[in-house]
Amino acid sequence: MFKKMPGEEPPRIVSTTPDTAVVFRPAVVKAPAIITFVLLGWRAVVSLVLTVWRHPVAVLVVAVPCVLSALYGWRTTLLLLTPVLVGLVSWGMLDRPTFMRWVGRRLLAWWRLVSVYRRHWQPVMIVSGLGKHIRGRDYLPKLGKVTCTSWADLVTVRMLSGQAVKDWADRTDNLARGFGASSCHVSVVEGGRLRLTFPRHDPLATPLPAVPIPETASVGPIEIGKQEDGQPWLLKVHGTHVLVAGATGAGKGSIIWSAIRGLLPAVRAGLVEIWALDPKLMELSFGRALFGSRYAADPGNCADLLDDAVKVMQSRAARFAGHRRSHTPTVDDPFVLVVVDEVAFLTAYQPDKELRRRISAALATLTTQGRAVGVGVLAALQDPRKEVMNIRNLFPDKIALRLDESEQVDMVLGDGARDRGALADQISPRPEVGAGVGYVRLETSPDPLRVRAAYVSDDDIRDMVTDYGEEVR
Ligand SMILES: Nc1ncnc2c1ncn2[C@@H]1O[C@H](COP(=O)(O)OP(=O)(O)OP(=O)(O)O)[C@@H](O)[C@H]1O
Repeated sequence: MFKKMPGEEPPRIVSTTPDTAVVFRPAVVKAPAIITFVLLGWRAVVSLVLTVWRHPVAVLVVAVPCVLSALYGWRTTLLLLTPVLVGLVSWGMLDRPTFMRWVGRRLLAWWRLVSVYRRHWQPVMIVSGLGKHIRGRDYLPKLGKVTCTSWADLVTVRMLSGQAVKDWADRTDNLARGFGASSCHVSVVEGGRLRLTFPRHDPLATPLPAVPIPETASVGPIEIGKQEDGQPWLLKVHGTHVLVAGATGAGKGSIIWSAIRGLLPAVRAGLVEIWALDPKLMELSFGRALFGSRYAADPGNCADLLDDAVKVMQSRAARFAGHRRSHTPTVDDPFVLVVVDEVAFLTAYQPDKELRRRISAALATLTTQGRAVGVGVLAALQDPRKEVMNIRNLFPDKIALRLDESEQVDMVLGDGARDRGALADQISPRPEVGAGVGYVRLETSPDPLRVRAAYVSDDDIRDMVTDYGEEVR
């Protein structure tokens, strides 16, 4: 066994590592000094070229003053650089976005690389278990490029051979704590390379006012709020079905009302009908006039309304068969959005077995066949367990707002969503910080997206009713 170990056993050495019985001195290969110098020189050149390539602005900022003062002395350097400094400051004040894009964020990226990531890389990798310390040597994943966006650091990493993406996804908490960020999101760039996203601040920390009602009639995608990267969060409702899950007070109402708000011009133009099921008699009743006769709260009426939606769907399917494969909203065939607040009241907590069966069957029919003929469902739910909502997988697009337990995240967003960074169970229960904040997983992407819905207040709903309520029959 000893023959397989490298090096030799030094006599009379006392190890400080508690469980090391035998200490080996590493094998020493004697090589001419010139080879060592060439190797070191080569490494220095490569790292210099990489630094210049990755951080040209930072290199210029450091190198130019040094070279100038070495050549002409510090007084001349100061004289020469003062106009440049004044120019940069004026640029920053007059046009901050372009200054940040071309100079500010590049400098920041270099600074974050040096002061945070490179500095803490080795201890964080070893402590988190992503790097290995084997026979006195550290095997660390390779730290690549660091870039900064307006809200986050994006760090490229080359995994160690034999590592899986899951090894990293399981340690997002260690990585976030290790590099002083509030969270970490892991995504695959290609092959063995990953991108780690560390937010520097949270753009979703404060409530957003209701999005203005669009000027033109459209069936979407509807602007609901903001994404974590500061871009508008657009939600598709036509051609899909959306399930919104969240504990009580998570802000499900703000998604429902933002969606209704964005569709109002299309409702006015006759291109959309909103059918509302409000078994809790709380949320949607507030804007009841917006739904005309297509509003139900009593479970029996809800079942009738759903059956009517199924009839519309089936008659369209019969007409479209052989002619069209997708739906374009028209005044004759408008897009029908069936909005259900707290769907579990109808599918799980409903004591009348026959009603429960009718409602579940109608919802399953709509969610399996409705989207191609222009009938969509937007349903909200508090408890995502299967016994409560057995058709949750029939909704192609899902949104998880604040949830009570970590296991519920994958129930809503699908397997592996929490590992990929959808920490819906860690959203703050304080409404001003966490209400309306959630994670979206779209049919087209496995990576969950962190978002916040704009808050549609009671006054906003009153205004919507005043401006649009008259026109709905
Ligand atoms: N998008 C939001 N931004 C900021 N605050 C919000 C937002 N949405 C809701 N709130 C606040 O959180 C409170 C609860 O919201 P809401 O009633 O929509 O939650 P919910 O998920 O529908 O709860 P429940 O299931 O109990 O009806 C609201 O009264 C409001 O003060």
